[in-house]
Amino acid sequence: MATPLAEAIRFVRRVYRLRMLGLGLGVLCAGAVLYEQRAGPIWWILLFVNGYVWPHLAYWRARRAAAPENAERENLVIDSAFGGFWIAVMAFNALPSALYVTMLGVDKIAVGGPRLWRQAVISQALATLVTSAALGFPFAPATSMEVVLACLPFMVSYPTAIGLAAYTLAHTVRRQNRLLDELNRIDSLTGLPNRKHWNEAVAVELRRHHRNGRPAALLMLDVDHFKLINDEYGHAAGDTVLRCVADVLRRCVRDIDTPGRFGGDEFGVVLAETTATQAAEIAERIRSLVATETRLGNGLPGATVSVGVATASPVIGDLRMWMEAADAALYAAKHAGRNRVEPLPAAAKAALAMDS
Ligand SMILES: Nc1nc2c(ncn2[C@@H]2O[C@H](COP(=O)(O)OP(=O)(O)OP(=O)(O)O)[C@@H](O)[C@H]2O)c(=O)[nH]1
Repeated sequence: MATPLAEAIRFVRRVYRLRMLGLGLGVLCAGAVLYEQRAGPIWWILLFVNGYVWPHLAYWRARRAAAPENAERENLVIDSAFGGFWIAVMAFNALPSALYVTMLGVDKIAVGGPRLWRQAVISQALATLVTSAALGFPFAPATSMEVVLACLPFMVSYPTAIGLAAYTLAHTVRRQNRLLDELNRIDSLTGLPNRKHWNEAVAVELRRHHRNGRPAALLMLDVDHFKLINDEYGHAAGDTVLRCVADVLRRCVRDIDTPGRFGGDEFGVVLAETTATQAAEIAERIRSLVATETRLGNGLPGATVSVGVATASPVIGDLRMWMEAADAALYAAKHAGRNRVEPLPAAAKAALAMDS
């Protein structure tokens, strides 16, 4: 994901392009009115500076700022003040004035929302008032056909550009939300689904079993004496072991199965379309592969896992019961000496049947 500074610079660049287009074409509107007013060179110089120099100055100012996005918002408010200035200079010529008010309002809403729009409207109104007062409140609202024609490129192109900018912003937000959603579902150390996401997969599988009676199994794994590994070889070595277990899980299961990191050194796998015998075989493959892959001399501390297996059945009414059953099987594996696979003990099975 892009850093906040990179995002801010992208925002500044987007506004820079929008400003060059808007002011570049806006010059035609004000220029046509100045031409009709037979305005002196000072007004033409001001118009040229505002239209063709200010966009680059604004970009430079925002790029150099410690907080580019804030500086760009200030630039946008300054844009509106300039617009207000020209509305007064044009003696409120109806069409270009209305265009300036509309376009300089809509672009603020598109890139900064109602708050930026309010600030922009205030700065524009103040600039109009002060300039008009300084010029003696000139008022000539009639718009000639020449001015209408000069306004057309601005009128047609700028709303399209604003629409595109708004779409790009919305698209970026959607993409970032998707990414955030993904990150919320993945365990950052192992890349496996995290507990919340994995629970959802287990619940889906259990519902499928209840619906159509298809077999399904749950494996619960725990790294043996993981605390000792951490203590003896360091946390980084512990992390490598966890990543290795995750890798083994990915290699040992099919696309329809879902491995996940349950938390700490605990992992789970939900196996679709899998009987108790098949689940025990898969669990054994995982157990044996973890021992081989992490054995001493492989650059790893040497780790083993204990695995509990619990198949779905009508007596397992919900997710919690299935997890507890797999956990009871895991406990049995730990109790029986670790580095082994155990099914749900008969006593626990009987207790489940009584509970249901
Ligand atoms: N390296 C590393 N250690 C972790 C992580 N998350 C949890 N742990 C450690 O994992 C250890 C889990 O230890 P315990 O739950 O006591 O279990 P154990 O030592 O594996 O003992 P048994 O399960 O009885 O074999 C704790 O010391 C945690 O600090 C992690 O992301 N990375």
